Amino acid sequence: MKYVSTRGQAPELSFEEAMLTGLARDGGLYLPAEIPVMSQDEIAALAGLSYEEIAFRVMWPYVSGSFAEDEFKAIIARAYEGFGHDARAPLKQLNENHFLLELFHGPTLAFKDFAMQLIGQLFQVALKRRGDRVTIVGATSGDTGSAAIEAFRGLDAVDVFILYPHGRVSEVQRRQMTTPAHSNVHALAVDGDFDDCQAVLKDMFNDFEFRDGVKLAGVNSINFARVLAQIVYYFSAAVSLGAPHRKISFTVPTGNFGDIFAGYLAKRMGLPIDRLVVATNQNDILHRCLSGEGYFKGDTIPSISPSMDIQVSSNFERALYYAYGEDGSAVAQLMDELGNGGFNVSQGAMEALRESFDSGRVSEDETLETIKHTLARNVELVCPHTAVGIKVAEEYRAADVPMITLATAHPAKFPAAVEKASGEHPPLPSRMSDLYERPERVTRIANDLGTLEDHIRRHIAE
Ligand SMILES: Cc1ncc(COP(=O)(O)O)c(C=O)c1O
Ligand SMILES: N[C@@H](CCOP(=O)(O)O)C(=O)O
Repeated sequence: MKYVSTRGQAPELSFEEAMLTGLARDGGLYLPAEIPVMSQDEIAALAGLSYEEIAFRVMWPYVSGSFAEDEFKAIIARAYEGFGHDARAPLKQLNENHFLLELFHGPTLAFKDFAMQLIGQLFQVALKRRGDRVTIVGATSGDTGSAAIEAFRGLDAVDVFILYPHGRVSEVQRRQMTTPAHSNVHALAVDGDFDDCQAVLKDMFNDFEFRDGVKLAGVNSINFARVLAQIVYYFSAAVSLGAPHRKISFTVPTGNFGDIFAGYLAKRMGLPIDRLVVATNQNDILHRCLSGEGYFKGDTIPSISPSMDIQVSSNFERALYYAYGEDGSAVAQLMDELGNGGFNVSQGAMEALRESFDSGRVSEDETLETIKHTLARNVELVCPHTAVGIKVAEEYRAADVPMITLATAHPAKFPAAVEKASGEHPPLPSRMSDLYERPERVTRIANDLGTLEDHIRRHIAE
């Protein structure tokens, strides 16, 4: 399998090269040159298999030229062995035909662990084989950073620098990033919002002297391997509810569009997904765009679902690539216009997007109400991001098609909002119960490319 850039001007790469490269050298994002398709029989045969077996069958066509079959199976086994639930991604029934897909049983209590634990293993194998080391720099609104640190802490072949917006992540998220004592982990509290962190990260990738000098690698959903790992749970969930013999819809709490884009790929691979519903908080650029108002940046407003406080949704570029008929130059032009504030989507591309995606926006009060009601219905405490998803899913739920809402994080990562809504304090799992006593280590830093690059150069393999 070869990988191509959404902007059409970067070299084609193998899976391993694309994984270690991160952002394409033309500023675009890598995608498989062709989306592999599974037959209805192959999908039906996933029923009853373990999560690991499903993961292998779904991902193998994407990685097969880069890893040996047994090697990849062993990588998958190591990635998910530390999860706190045998099913890895269990389904819980919310009401008659609405289900929650619990994606928070990994080590850092958010869906990011599904991809990051796998990438950690893939990087280790690939770097060992090459005798190489890399500098990972990641931007986070809270969950990607903690998952990346957990996956890469203590590894000799990797330094990991995580940029998070100062004061705009939950206390649990911050402590997950600032308390690991390993010398290869560097938490950087940047003055700005998540969009600033993501923009400066992309600037680092586009500064080739820096990029090549430090051997920059990325573990944001810039990296296609992140998206790939997230395709798996769409299959495992849909099959357990009767796919491919019936259609299933998904609602996805959305910020950077990586998770829902994985659902789009699952659909293109043959999974009978009816609707993919984008659920946003008050940072609603995607909802505005899918409602026909164009893709125009607004100011990022802090919310009680901080991981989705995003106005420039990196992976939307990948959806636009397909909506514009895989025309890299059209995508490159749109991204130039985004640099000046935004762009209108052509009628043909809007129709293509609407074939798969619906959307909804949820206010802060509605998020709190949904947390309260979900608990009152004896279901469970949900995190604010999941509540955003549940609220939108209820609008789109159809009588004849089961709806699955992705429960993207554990409520204990956002105790203040959850307690305000429900009156209940969500406890951290016992293995994390001393999180508040562990010493923190963090550098407060300006949102400035030169300052950040200088800091990273000075702190590599200290
Ligand atoms: C808990 C949680 N929910 C939802 C999202 C949104 O996911 P995505 O950025 O893939 O759209 C994030 C951030 O990625 C998150 O951390
Ligand atoms: N919500 C994310 C934002 C980064 O998204 P990514 O999927 O590109 O890593 C976070 O929690 O950091």
